[in-house]
Amino acid sequence: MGSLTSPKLPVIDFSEENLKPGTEYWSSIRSEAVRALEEYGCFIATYDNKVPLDLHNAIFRASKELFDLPTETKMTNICKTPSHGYVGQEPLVPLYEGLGIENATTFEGAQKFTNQMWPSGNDFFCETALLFSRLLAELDQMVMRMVSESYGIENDYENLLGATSYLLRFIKYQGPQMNEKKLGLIPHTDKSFMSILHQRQVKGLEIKMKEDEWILIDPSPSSFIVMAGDVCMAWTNGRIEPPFHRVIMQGNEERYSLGFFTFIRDLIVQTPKELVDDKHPLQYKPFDHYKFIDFYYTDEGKRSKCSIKAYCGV
Ligand SMILES: O=C(O)CCC(=O)C(=O)O
Ligand SMILES: [Fe+2]
Repeated sequence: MGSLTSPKLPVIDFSEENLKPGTEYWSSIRSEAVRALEEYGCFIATYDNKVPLDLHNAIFRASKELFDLPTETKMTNICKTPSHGYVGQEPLVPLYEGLGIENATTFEGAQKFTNQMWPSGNDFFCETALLFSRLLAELDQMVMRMVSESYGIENDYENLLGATSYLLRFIKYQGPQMNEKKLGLIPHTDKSFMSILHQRQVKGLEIKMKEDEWILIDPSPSSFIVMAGDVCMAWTNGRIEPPFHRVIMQGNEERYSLGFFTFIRDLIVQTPKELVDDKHPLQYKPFDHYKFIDFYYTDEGKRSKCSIKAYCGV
């Protein structure tokens, strides 16, 4: 297993109170973050001053309360977009179970989901999910502001930001109950614009490096994995590529994780003209993010090696 220990992903500190646009400190973190995204498609952000240990514990307590509900209740989490609502007992990934809160940074979004799961209410769940989502949205926006500044496409990003919707997914994997390793989630790149992953105690998440090496990401309450999705690759004209990642389960212990995803709604995603020139010809035609997700879940989309290229590659 030695090959799983190195290389390591960059760890970048987003927890400082004085991380403010326009400061020298901001510029130095910006170079680290953009370099990491260009090299690995992801990095580990420490963010424990915004999400302290109590909130880490609370969000996973909320997650356990959610998964402890009867399956029939969880199955009422239905979304128009494939895989944004309840997913469970899938033959391809039998250990995986997940639920999603759409518009998770709005009170309406958090409350609608909470009332569906707990008709008599669950203020603890609703407040925790909302607070957690809003803090992760801040982290996402800092990172994307850095990317857009570094490429000189701030105005373009402002437009996308206005059209961003946030999905918070609660994820649980059963232990395979044996020592043999079992796939918890198949290798994939995210169909999101950006993703932030968070895990608790039990290992399992692995990210593929350019050298085809899988590295295991240690869980830590202060660590958040910031990861580009397919749509970020199209937007940046291929400068930032989404990394393949997977979950491998072993033993009896169940694993809880969280995924916070951004999607662009009701706005055509288009590569900014600043990122297109003779050396960097346009790689992706303008497209609708949610139509791309629908395409991904068709037979053709599932079969293609790179679904975003198959969908809107030039
Ligand atoms: O459970 C994890 O750590 C990864 C989840 C993931 O990759 C996803 O939901 O897209
Ligand atoms: Fe993923």
